[in-house]
Amino acid sequence: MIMSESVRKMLRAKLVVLGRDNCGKTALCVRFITRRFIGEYEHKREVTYRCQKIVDKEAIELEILDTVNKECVGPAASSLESSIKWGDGFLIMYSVTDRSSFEAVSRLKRLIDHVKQTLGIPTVIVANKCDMENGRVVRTDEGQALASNLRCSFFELSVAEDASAVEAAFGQLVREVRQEFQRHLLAMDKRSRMLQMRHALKNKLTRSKTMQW
Ligand SMILES: Nc1nc2c(ncn2[C@@H]2O[C@H](COP(=O)(O)OP(=O)(O)OP(=O)(O)O)[C@@H](O)[C@H]2O)c(=O)[nH]1
Repeated sequence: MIMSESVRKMLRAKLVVLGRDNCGKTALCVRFITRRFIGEYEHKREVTYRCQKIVDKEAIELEILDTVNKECVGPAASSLESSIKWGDGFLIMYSVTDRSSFEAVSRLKRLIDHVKQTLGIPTVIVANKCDMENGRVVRTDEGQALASNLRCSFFELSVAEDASAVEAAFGQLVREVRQEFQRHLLAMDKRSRMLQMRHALKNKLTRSKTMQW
């Protein structure tokens, strides 16, 4: 990869927000981008938001894909898979008031691992609606345990009440995407140095053979 392309990639990230319907995906995106919570959201199709943010004192251009709930099996699965292929980092959301949304998290994470064909893809799990303590059906420790099993970062928050927690969750995801990209660059650099060494060694062997003759 040429240098300018590498730098360009470092300055951009494509994030995908996944989760069951009504868990607060659109509210989360809108909160992050505008810092507002408006309560009701028109959301019948996928939307990609573009914004610029500063994370750890560095600017980043973000594309955030707010998906509509899709099942991991059946005809909708292939559209879900193409959204996953597109993304660099994933935010899987559930609502603490809806156990089926919590149960969907593992399925979505498995699908990400399957589509990306690797483990360790930057993924943050967000438990939403913790302001609705009376309606809570998923405990905090269940969320923490699931995230730890899936090796994901975990945030429990209320999009309605806490804009900084939303920022922290996205900030963590951006940090992980940057780290993953740096790891990728290092691996490519190591590979190209190994190829150079192999090439030099081959040249040296050819020269010494020529000298023998
Ligand atoms: N009490 C409370 N309600 C929330 C919170 N976040 C979102 N909601 C509400 O939950 C409902 C669903 O939010 P959306 O953002 O539309 O959820 P979604 O996951 O995008 O839903 P789909 O478009 O169906 O996939 C809305 O009525 C929001 O106002 C929260 O933190 N607390």
